[in-house]
Amino acid sequence: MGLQMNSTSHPLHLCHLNKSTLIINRLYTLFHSIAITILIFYRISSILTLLHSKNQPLIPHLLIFISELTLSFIWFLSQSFLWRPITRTVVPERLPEDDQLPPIDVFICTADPRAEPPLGVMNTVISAMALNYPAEKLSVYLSDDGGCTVTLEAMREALKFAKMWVPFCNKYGVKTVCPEAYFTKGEVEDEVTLDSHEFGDDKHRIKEEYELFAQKVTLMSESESCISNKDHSAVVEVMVDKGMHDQRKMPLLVYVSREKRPCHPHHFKAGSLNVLLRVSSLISNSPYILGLDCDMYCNDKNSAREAMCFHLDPKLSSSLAFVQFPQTFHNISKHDIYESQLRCTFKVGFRYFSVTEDFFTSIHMHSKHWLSVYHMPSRPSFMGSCTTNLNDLLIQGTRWTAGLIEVALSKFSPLIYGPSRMPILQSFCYAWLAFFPMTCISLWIIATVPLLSLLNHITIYPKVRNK
Ligand SMILES: O=c1ccn([C@@H]2O[C@H](COP(=O)(O)OP(=O)(O)O[C@H]3O[C@H](CO)[C@@H](O)[C@H](O)[C@H]3O)[C@@H](O)[C@H]2O)c(=O)[nH]1
Ligand SMILES: [Mn+2]
Repeated sequence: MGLQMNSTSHPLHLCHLNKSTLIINRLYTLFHSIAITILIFYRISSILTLLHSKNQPLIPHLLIFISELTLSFIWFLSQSFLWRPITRTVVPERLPEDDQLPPIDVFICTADPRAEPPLGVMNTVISAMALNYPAEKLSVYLSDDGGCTVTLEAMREALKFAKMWVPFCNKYGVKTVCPEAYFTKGEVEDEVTLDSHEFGDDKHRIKEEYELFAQKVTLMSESESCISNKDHSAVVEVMVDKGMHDQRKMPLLVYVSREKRPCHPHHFKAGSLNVLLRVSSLISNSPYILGLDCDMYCNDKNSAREAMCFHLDPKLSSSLAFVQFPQTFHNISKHDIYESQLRCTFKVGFRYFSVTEDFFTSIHMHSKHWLSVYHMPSRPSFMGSCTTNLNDLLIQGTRWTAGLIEVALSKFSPLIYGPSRMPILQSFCYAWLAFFPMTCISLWIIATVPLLSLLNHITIYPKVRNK
């Protein structure tokens, strides 16, 4: 039945072109382009006049003109995101039966137990274990770049708690599978059996268990030994619980801490993802990978199935590299960077060239004609934490800027590398991101030069009554 329903008359996903948004977007592009053209025309003519009259210094005019050109260029690139707006919907009910679904490996990375508290990391691990997917087809790997024994110990505790949590979620159809989020938000929509005594009792019991678990992990995190170790050999622990066979089936849980030596480059997250690729290939070797940061938990237990609606589409499957979900932040809202679900072939690893490994790896896949899908369900699939203090924000900004500029100024620069290898709009999207950090120079000039000019009686902008 599953196979029959996968036919083209019953697709697993639908893609709808939003015509009205398309018209509005393109009209906006047209009007804005006209305004920009007029501005450029004004600048050229005023600079030419200046060259003749020489009654004002040329430098401020040139600086402003170059800044405006740069911003216009980056604005122009950004229009490629608006050019063809579509909405995607999935129909997971049409997926094949559970026994025909392909296995998935979940990769979670953590690096610093001080900056990324083990309790948060464990919540991500537990939420991944509770995904609505056949347990025997789900393996959860944690890469601990902090090489911290507390994280390993916390993971053993997490497994014990997950053995109660996962059956609880399955029994009551809990959607918020991250325990911390479930108990702090206490969403009513999850509580399908709200009036049942059994549910009330179970929820109370599991809440107590969670509090115990959280207390234990927090206590461990406060100990002296909760620090990063940057000089150690590799540790891999496949977590099998003795009582497991008489319990309900649980996803496989694996702890990995790669070897680290001060003199060896470790290539940050890309390095740890590649280690997870190697380790998982010897254990579960699933054809699909769900990549998560440790500060990002699964907010919808159905997300893996939703991604499968694209991966198992017979027309798309052979060329689909990854399904990308927007990352929503639970601590501050409205900001969008992405976490991706990647399907990797043997030839594809995570690329080391730039510290923004996600950006660089996806450029590579797209340039080899792999496709990707951006899926944005109404309920956010994954929730992350964003930086909340200036210091972290500046470090993150510097890292992203350095990573993007590194690509923008290399032979992989999207405008040179892209157009012959991928659709032109796609290379514009990459180019927009790669060149975006350059806006800061232009913005800085536009914020200061006109003020200085005003004080020095230099007219950068025309007066309103000037003809
Ligand atoms: O040596 C390292 C450094 C980082 N990480 C992990 O990588 C993830 C992302 O690092 P973080 O410092 O949180 O960076 P962000 O800027 O928050 O991450 C965004 O930007 C990164 C670089 O583009 C992407 O990899 C992430 O998916 C994206 O969420 C975290 O889980 C870290 O634990 C490692 O595993 N090893
Ligand atoms: Mn992060």
